[in-house]
Amino acid sequence: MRILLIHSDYLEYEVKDKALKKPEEISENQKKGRLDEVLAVFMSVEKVDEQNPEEIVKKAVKEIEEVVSQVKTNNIFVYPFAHLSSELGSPDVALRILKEIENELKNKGYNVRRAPFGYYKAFKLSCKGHPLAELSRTIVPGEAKKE
Ligand SMILES: NCC(=O)N[C@H]1[C@@H](O)[C@H](n2cnc3c(N)ncnc32)O[C@@H]1CO
Repeated sequence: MRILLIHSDYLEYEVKDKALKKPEEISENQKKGRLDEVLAVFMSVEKVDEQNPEEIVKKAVKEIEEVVSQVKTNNIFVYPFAHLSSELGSPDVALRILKEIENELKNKGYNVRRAPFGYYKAFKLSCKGHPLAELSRTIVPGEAKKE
């Protein structure tokens, strides 16, 4: 999994069009979303993650929590983003992993939104620009080696 973390004044998105034949079903009020004072977490789930999705969820949550504590926010935007890797995992597994990350973070008390999966979306982001405002992480299952 490739992760890009941007500490932002706000992130807002608007769903524009389907990017998959069967995107995630969403309600009317999920077509637009915004969070202020947020850690935006763009995530590309990779093929190698399918070897141990549970471990990837745990590692991703740990990485996100570490950055959240450093930038001192409680708001997290989980954002599916298929542009951080050339070895993407299947949409079904990716959605499951992202939903589990969202749920684990919610269970830990964070204020979490997740952008809809399988769509083209317009988005606006206001990066804060401090030294820890732009970070990236790569995580893989324990034994797996990335080529
Ligand atoms: N910017 C718009 C967009 O990325 N749209 C993506 C994601 O919402 C989602 N998606 C599909 N596969 C993946 C994956 N492996 N990891 C993350 N998201 C995925 O499906 C869309 C088309 O690839």
